Amino acid sequence: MSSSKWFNAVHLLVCPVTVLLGYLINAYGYGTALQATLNKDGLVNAVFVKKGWFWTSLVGWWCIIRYRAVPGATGRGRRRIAQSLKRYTILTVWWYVFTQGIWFGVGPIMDLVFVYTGGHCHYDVFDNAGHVNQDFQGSVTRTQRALALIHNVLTLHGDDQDHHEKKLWSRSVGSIQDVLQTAESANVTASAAAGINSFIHDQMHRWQGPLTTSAQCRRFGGHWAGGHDPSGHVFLTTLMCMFLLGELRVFGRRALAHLYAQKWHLLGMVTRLFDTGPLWTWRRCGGARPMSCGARLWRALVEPPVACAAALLRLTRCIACDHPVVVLLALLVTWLWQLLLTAVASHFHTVREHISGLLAAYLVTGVVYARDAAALRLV
Ligand SMILES: CCCCC/C=C\C/C=C\C/C=C\C/C=C\CCCC(=O)SCCNC(=O)CCNC(=O)[C@H](O)C(C)(C)COP(=O)(O)O
Ligand SMILES: Nc1ncnc2c1ncn2[C@@H]1O[C@H](COP(=O)(O)O)[C@@H](OP(=O)(O)O)[C@H]1O
Repeated sequence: MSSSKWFNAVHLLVCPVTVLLGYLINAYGYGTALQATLNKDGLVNAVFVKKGWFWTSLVGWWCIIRYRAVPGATGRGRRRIAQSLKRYTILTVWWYVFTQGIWFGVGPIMDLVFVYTGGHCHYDVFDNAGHVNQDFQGSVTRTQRALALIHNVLTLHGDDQDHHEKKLWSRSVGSIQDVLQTAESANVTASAAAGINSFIHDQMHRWQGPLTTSAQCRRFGGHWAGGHDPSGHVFLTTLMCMFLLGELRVFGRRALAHLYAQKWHLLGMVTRLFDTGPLWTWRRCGGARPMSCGARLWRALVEPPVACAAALLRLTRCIACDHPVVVLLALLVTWLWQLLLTAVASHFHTVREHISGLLAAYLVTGVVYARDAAALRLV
């Protein structure tokens, strides 16, 4: 099979295979350990994955521009950038309308699907036993944050309650206060729990509404449940991997050839990072003209970290400026790893919701890159 056909196969299959691998890991009982590494509020998820299209745009375009030069064919270089921009614009629009919003006041497609299949922003704060509902926010931190927000809204609108609601209002505020202060279950009876949940739901939708998107619901402490909720993470990581692999097809061969041609230079820069150990330096201070103890300590303890920082800076600059394809490949591996974690985290979504997120990204990117396949094959 030619390298182009191999790359084609990798491009088409890597995301579905990654999701399937996640299911197999779960099926064979290894999912629990992986799920333990998953943190919804962690730095990677909050700063990188959730803002992944920004990072993917930045690194993808830096590579497209850095590797645009085709020796002696500036016209072809410009045509390639124009084709990349066209593909990127289509994928960016699709990313936006599927995850951010279709129009002002109209939610994204993934949320419209959810709402039209019966989904809603719920406030099932207390369960039938009068305890805080474990499924309400999924973690103690998020539950506390949501209850504090609900408490603030109810307190803010305390005077807006009519006589009938006043009693329910004070019971709701009191129950939430109990949980916030003692972080344990409030003394809510089973019969009262449903009434308090319903009151909180009505108040939050009344004062903070409309809560018709997952972002609004999450922002105002609600629980987005009850409909078919396509997985935004599966959609986003698939879209990003397909874009990076698709554009890698344009410049990958040239970029990797350039990287291979400079392999010894890069290897020298990497080994210099470790060539600064204090013992190694101390031994080198011996030599024919031994140095004073102070001078040897300076050479052994101060100079090495400075030399290491300088070597790290040189290596970073060399990769960022001359071999950004290394950063692109690191980003690709990160997104695939996150896609695997999302597939393993079966408690977040059903398989069908993963598949709908995958198909939503896969179909559009598949059409975009299949249309340009002829042009890309000539690369
Ligand atoms: C056309 C320009 C070409 C040249 C570009 C050159 C360099 C690129 C540099 C920067 C990019 C500039 C423009 C590119 C266009 C868009 C950039 C994207 C910006 C962002 O990504 S901001 C992030 C906004 N989103 C968020 O903050 C997170 C919102 N959350 C979600 O989207 C969802 O939670 C989810 C999809 C991550 C997960 O879904 P659910 O968990 O809710 O199911
Ligand atoms: N790889 C991952 N790492 C961390 N959190 C993840 C994740 N994949 C999914 N999640 C979290 O699981 C929930 C469902 O994700 P999705 O619907 O995109 O599949 C989201 O929670 P939040 O939306 O409350 O942050 C998301 O942050």
